[in-house]
Amino acid sequence: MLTIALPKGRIAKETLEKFEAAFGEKFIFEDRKLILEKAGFRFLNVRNQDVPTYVMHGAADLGVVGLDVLEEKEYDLIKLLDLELGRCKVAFGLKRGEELDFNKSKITIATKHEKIAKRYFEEKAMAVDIIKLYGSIELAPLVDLADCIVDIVETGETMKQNGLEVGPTIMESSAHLIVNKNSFYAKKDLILDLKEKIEAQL
Ligand SMILES: Nc1ncnc2c1ncn2[C@@H]1O[C@H](COP(=O)(O)OP(=O)(O)OP(=O)(O)O)[C@@H](O)[C@H]1O
Ligand SMILES: O=P(O)(O)OC[C@H]1O[C@H](OP(=O)(O)OP(=O)(O)O)[C@H](O)[C@@H]1O
Repeated sequence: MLTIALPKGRIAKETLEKFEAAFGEKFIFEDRKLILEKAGFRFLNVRNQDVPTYVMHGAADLGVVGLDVLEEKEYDLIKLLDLELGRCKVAFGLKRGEELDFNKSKITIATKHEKIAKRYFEEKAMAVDIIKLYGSIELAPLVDLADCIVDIVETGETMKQNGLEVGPTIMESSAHLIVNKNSFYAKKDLILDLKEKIEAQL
């Protein structure tokens, strides 16, 4: 049996479609149930940000999560396979017509991706104030909560509709299948078989 933590929403749905194609079974969470057990798999329905936590503690053998979230958590987990889903980038959002002013004494940045933003500026030896938000990040510069933002960009439409321009990219992200190290050694054959079957669906 393999336990797999899936992030609620679109990525979980698309991942389960790949499992259906790979194993010829229908995988659907019933109503409000958070566990789906079928055909040797136990899927857990968890919050996106919590996926690496379940895998790190061994409550799930595997998980599906965006690289951006994994970078934020800084856990020592195995990245088994790029599922090529949820492709996006983590980039700056700047007020239209403004540029990142690296000479300013201190920039204030609003973001959900606190550590990624912090590392970016540490590498440039720049002092920044980071304001952690949990959503609607694009709002922050519009009401002067921050000078700019660091956020997920897919089409760029959210920034555009909120008077922001997409600035420099910090990293590219897509959903990856991640594995707990102990599980990998204890269930290596099962996990490698799963990897091969899912890879065939990409
Ligand atoms: N517009 C998008 N296009 C593609 N991928 C995205 C997009 N928005 C988010 N993602 C990817 O999906 C992941 C989950 O995004 P989402 O915004 O649903 O998470 P969240 O609000 O942080 O989750 P939760 O509130 O459950 O913790 C992101 O970390 C990113 O990897
Ligand atoms: O470039 P786009 O195609 O417009 O997509 C990017 C938007 O998608 C995500 O938001 P989400 O819908 O998850 O909302 P939240 O971050 O406010 O929770 C992200 O935080 C951006 O706001």
